[in-house]
Amino acid sequence: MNTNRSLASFMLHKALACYFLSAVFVFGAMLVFFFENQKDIQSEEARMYGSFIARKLQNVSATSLSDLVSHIDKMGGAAQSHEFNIGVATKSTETLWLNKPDAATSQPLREWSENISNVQLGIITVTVSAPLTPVYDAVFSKALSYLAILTAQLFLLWGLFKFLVVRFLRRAIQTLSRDLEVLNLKNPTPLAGDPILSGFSEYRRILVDINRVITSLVLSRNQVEKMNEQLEEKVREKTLSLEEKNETLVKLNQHLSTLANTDSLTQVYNRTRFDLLFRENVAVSQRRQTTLSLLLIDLDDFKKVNDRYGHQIGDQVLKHVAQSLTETLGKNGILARWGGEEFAVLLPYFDEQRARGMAEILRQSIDTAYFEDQKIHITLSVGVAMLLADETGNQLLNRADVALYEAKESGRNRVVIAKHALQKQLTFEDLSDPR
Ligand SMILES: Nc1nc2c(ncn2[C@@H]2O[C@H](COP(=O)(O)OP(=O)(O)OP(=O)(O)O)[C@@H](O)[C@H]2O)c(=O)[nH]1
Repeated sequence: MNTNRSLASFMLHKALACYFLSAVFVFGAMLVFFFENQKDIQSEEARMYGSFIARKLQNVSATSLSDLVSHIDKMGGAAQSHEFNIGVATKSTETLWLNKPDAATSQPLREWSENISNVQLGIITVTVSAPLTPVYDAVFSKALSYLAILTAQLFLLWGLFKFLVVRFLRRAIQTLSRDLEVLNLKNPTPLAGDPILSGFSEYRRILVDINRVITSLVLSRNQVEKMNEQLEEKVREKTLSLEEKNETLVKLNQHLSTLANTDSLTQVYNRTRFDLLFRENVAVSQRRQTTLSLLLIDLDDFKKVNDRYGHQIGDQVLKHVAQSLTETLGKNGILARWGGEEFAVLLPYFDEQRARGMAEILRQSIDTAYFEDQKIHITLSVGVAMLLADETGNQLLNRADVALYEAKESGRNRVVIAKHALQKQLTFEDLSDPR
């Protein structure tokens, strides 16, 4: 079905077709009635004409048919408008029909009169038949005038229907569709429709139905919106609680990571973390061929501190020393508690000389400090070693440790640079045990 068809013009065509069919039926019936009427009139005329001829001929005294014919001729054109038969009964009672209704066998009156000239006339009978041709002509002209009337009516109806009904319908539909177009479901107002058409019950009913649908749409929309809001609220709550949990988890993770990597007493990196950083830095230094130095630091005569002030004070001194070393070192290197009263410092991009300088600064910073209410003074011994070409991390550690040992041996509170070659190679595991 063509969806672009206009409802109004569809109805117009239907209405015109209905009118055409009914008009054809009515006009047909009128034509039949007219035809019958005309036939009756013609028959009556013929009958009257027949009796007129018969009356005239009764008064004529004719001795032969030719004589009769001459009388008929004298009657003039009256005989021309109707077909008529004249029956003449002779004295022998035989009836001769001068003009028969059957066209195939009828003979003109004159020819008969020539042939039967000696016939004695008796009773004369006249029958006149009405020809249908004029009736047909009348009916045809009537039909033509009906057709003209019908055509004119159709055009008139078409114009009127278009002007009144089609315009009306279009207006009804356009008003509705315009109202629906601007309809805002967030803030709906009932459709008012066309003010004139609203007076009709069908139109009002459609409006009521549409408004009912709109109301239920708005209700559903509000419900969906409410559900959406509730859902969003729940999602927000869940997200918040997840974010809180996530934050707690992150903090816990950070705490765990700090615990795993930090020495609990001094809050500097522990041995585990240092081992990892040490291996990474050695690998980077070897790959990029950059300098890397290591300091091994041991507190001098720490046992005496413990013995004199107690283990707890010893702990506090260890904390202060670690804090002081961290501040002095800044971002130049990585400080870790190596174990017991020993610390290690990793110095990326530091060559031997710079490492020695840093070791000296660290040593002096402790040497010039006094801890625990200025009562405790402590010193450091430092072994310095720089990573050599083709040297492993373990070999670097060995050399630094030997240098530290030498610093101790040579009187403590000093910095000793490691020799570049060692006679005895210690393993990494040897150095792992706290001394
Ligand atoms: N308070 C405290 N003392 C510790 C800790 N770890 C190791 N020590 C002590 O550090 C001391 C180390 O003693 P030693 O190995 O003899 O070394 P030292 O006394 O420092 O002598 P040198 O290293 O030769 O100068 C021991 O008394 C250990 O108990 C600790 O965490 N806290």
